[in-house]
Amino acid sequence: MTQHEDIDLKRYIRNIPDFPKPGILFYDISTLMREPDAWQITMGRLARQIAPWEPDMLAAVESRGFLTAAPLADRLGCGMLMLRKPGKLPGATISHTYDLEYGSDTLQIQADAIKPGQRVVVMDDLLATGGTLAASVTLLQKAGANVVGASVLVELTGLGGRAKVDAPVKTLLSYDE
Ligand SMILES: O=P(O)(O)OC[C@H]1O[C@H](OP(=O)(O)OP(=O)(O)O)[C@H](O)[C@@H]1O
Ligand SMILES: Nc1ncnc2[nH]cnc12
Repeated sequence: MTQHEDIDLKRYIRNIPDFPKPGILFYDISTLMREPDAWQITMGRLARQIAPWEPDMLAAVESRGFLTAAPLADRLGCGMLMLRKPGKLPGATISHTYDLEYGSDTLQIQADAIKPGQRVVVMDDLLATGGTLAASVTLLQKAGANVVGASVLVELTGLGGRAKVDAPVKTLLSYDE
């Protein structure tokens, strides 16, 4: 459907200045998710972006990474796992602490989440400083994954975050302002 293929998804992403801290321009995907056609097109584009990596598993970064990874695992017929903030995952976990554009945080994975050598694609909504994706890749590698790629909806290219990520990064929407 040509009309769908041409749609500019940036029109659906709202910018909110000074959230959650002064000086941060927040890229809000809530307004994209509210539009069923635009959200479906987004999922289709993400599926085409990820499929060539032939993942066994998608690794979803809490919390907004969950929003795209769950429907994509269903579409691609692969498994998914969660990279969560501390204290949320039961059983043995592995942790990694990292810097954010606005603070710092820790992510955990279940120690038995990955079978050795499984092909894993990390998914998040947005790449800013790259701290989160870099930490995610490190965690997954520690857990035995072959991290074949990282997929985000939005990349803030001016922050140079992709250089920190030890995996190929694919993005649907880039912003350089
Ligand atoms: O590239 P970085 O500078 O690391 O920033 C990107 C991360 O920041 C946001 O998550 P946030 O920690 O705000 O958590 P949330 O998804 O639970 O809102 C976003 O969803 C990414 O995970
Ligand atoms: N500017 C931003 N907008 C939305 N999510 C973010 N996560 C980190 N930086 C962000």
